[in-house]
Amino acid sequence: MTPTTAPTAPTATLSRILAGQRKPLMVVAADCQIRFINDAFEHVFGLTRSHILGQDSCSLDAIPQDECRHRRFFRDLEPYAENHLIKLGTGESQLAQIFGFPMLDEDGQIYLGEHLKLLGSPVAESKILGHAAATRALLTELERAAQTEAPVLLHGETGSGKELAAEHIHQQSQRAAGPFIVVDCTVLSEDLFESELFGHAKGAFTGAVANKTGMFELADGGTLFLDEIGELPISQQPKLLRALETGSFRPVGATKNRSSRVRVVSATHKDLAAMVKQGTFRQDLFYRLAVLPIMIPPLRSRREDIPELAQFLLKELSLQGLGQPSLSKAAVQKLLQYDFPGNIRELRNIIHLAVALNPSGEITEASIRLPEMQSTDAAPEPEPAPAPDPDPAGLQRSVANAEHLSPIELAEASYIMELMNRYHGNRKQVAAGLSVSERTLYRKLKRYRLNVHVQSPHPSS
Ligand SMILES: Nc1ncnc2c1ncn2[C@@H]1O[C@H](COP(=O)(O)OP(=O)(O)OP(=O)(O)O)[C@@H](O)[C@H]1O
Repeated sequence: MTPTTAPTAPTATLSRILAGQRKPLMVVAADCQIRFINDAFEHVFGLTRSHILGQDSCSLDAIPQDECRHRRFFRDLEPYAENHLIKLGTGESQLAQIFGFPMLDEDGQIYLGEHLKLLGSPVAESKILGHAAATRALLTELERAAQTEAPVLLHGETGSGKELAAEHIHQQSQRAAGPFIVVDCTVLSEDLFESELFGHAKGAFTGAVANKTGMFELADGGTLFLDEIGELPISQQPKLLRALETGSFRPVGATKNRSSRVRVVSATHKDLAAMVKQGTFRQDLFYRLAVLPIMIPPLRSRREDIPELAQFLLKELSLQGLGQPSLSKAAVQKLLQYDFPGNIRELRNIIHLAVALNPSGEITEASIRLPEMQSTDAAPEPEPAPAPDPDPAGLQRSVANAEHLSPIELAEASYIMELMNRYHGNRKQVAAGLSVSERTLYRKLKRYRLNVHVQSPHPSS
């Protein structure tokens, strides 16, 4: 082990003592530059001395703080014990328990010593792609929200990335090592609400053959994501409010209350404030959920992201073994001119359809099928390929309520049918092909009333 030879590093004797320590250790000088790390630090964090010595120590934090703890330390000289997400050499981040303490070297120079212990598991880099101004502003808002424990209400159009944003808040928060539990309020009927959210005791009702832990409890120490909160029946809203206010709840049929320390993030595409005025959403619950409201911008207001997102989606498909598709310039231009009312999910569906129409080689403008193109004769015929059933009558037969669907919904329903045929109705594979959870697939099949038999998955799956 060779201690650093940087001019302002701790003296050689001190460095030798520190090098022998078995716990990961970092030494920071008063200018907040990293002056020393030991072997254990290199090994555990996957960061080499040549890479980080001399760097700003605050840059190791995955979530930039308003005032980095190192600067605060050199102001107050107070030891500390805190948890922070630290960037690893792999590009991932991981929660670390950090003890900071003052150190004095033989020359009377003050340093900050930090012992670090990794907690939980590594967190992947953000999956939120895009560099448009609106996307960057959104990321800043999400990261600010991640630094607090306040309830967040995400508002945005369908398919704009609300669930991804909720996951991002969780992953960047101090709760990253805890669970992220999704509650889909569209499937929580009045009957199901209490037992799904709060659990039930064995024998509480017919069919309650065993004790069941509710999602509120499953999310203990982590984040509870209430998706489509605007769909929650008003009769159930006081029960949710009570649990949020007190952190305690009683499983159906149980005799004792239980408690859970959850952080709540909810999402809706509806105007909840208007619902409060109409009396269909409780005002007290609204204020409890919307402490930090965040608007997810629609894709049309961050068009610069479209090429990057499209490339990412193509790469995903090639990783699934669907050839090495690429996009022609004209195809990208066509995407850039479209408004995407179904947002990123619609972009995904359009790209999937284009790849299905042209499984190998370059995707041309003609393979990019936009809803308005489908209703005109202007679009050139796509290349012959193993295409989905283009017969509208066939689709009408499969989709029970086709006449009530918008062109976008019809395109999505058509694509789901194509996947159903391709994977012989295997729900898991269809959901993977559509890049949605089985729960979301189930919701879509119900919404489009597709004539295929599916079992309801567990709402949190
Ligand atoms: N910025 C982004 N970068 C990469 N992928 C994204 C981004 N935003 C959304 N997606 C992808 O788009 C799809 C839709 O996102 P998501 O399910 O989070 O939207 P949503 O707003 O929750 O939808 P809904 O309103 O239907 O519940 C997902 O496959 C998601 O991974």
